[in-house]
Amino acid sequence: MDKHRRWTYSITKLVFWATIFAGTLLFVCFRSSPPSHSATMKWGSSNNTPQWEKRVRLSARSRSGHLSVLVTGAAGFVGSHVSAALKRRGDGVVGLDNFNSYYDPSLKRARQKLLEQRGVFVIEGDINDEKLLKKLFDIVEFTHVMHLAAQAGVRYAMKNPGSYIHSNIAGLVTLFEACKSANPQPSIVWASSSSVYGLNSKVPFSEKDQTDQPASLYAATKKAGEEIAHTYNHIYGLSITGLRFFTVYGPWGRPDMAYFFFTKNILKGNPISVFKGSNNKTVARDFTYIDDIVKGCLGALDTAEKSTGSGGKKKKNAQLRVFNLGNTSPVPVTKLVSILEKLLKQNITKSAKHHLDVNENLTMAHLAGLHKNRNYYFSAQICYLWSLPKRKKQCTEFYAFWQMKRINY
Ligand SMILES: O=C(O)[C@H]1O[C@H](OP(=O)(O)OP(=O)(O)OC[C@H]2O[C@@H](n3ccc(=O)[nH]c3=O)[C@H](O)[C@@H]2O)[C@H](O)[C@@H](O)[C@@H]1O
Repeated sequence: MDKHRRWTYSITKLVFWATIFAGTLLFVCFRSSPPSHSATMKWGSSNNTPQWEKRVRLSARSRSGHLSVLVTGAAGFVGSHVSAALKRRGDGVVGLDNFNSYYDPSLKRARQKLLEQRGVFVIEGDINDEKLLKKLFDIVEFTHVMHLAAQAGVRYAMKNPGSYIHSNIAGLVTLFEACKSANPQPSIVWASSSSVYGLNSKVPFSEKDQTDQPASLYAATKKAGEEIAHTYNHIYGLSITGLRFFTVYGPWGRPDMAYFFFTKNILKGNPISVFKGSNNKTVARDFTYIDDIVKGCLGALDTAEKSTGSGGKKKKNAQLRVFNLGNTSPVPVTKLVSILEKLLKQNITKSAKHHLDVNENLTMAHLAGLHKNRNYYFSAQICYLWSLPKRKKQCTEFYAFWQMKRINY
């Protein structure tokens, strides 16, 4: 009897500790798994249906002689403008976006809604999802890929370095792999960045300049992307064009960019800080209006030669290009601030002025008018509306109105 009781006791103890161990293991696994994009899961489970495929095909359908383009990052700032422009001129467009929460995803959803009204299907999925990419290339013979999905932002790289590796390096490689294996191979145009010029001091920046001094991890991942592009072009014959964007601004812009949060802070009476560069000079940027970027993207797609590979080998050398998409006259950030001050003057409060960390001696007169001032005004309006949650609906309508009226590439 005693023996039996001891045996039962041992089994119970074993079961107890095994349960504790399994529970702990599950808990640890659950806690330490990398944040997954719900988007990717969604595609795999319920959206991969005949209806889904039909939507993809319909969205990719182009007028005869036009392009069929997969746009990654389609719910992003540049991606949504480019997708709309392509669709408008008769190209087939399928969008892909992971709707991550780097900034308010409802802004991305609002862009998606507008695109869907124009017949562009934006799939919720990640560029690291090999299966999804393969599926898309199986369903559609894309002539081109406009690759705009990326982890953007220069300063956020210090907070979340892994996200830059995930999107700008791993994601780029996964996409290139899918393109190289596709039959026929598409031509690729993708977003690099002016940040690759890093610590270079010679201006204006030229594509011929050496770019080996990145000043941020973001810049380093974009530079790495350019080298990776070279490799895929060299080995597999992919036709690849890299576009170095210079601080793009405009309606539907990214809230993490300076013109957005400067406006928000000025309106709220909060302080803003303007960074200083070398020699204690205010930093300057080639602010580039979104319409010009869209023209550059479309021009790059239209002039891209075909890829030359198939079955993992190239038949002959393929095109490899890099272009700056910017201006040659950097604008000091203090000038941006003065324009915002001027445009927002009815809203600006004394305290905000006191807090402004800009050079007080700056003569406003010679700073008059950034290229296309009016658009800063719109951006300021958008920012203001967006900053008030209860007015989000109105904000979306404002966006929609703006989009309908203004964009005509
Ligand atoms: O085109 C590019 O290469 C890059 O442009 C922007 O990066 P950035 O130029 O730093 O844009 P903003 O964050 O809007 O900053 C604009 C300027 O304001 C300055 N700034 C920013 C924030 C701040 O608090 N104070 C300040 O002076 C920045 O140093 C920069 O000179 C984008 O965020 C990048 O994703 C993009 O690749």
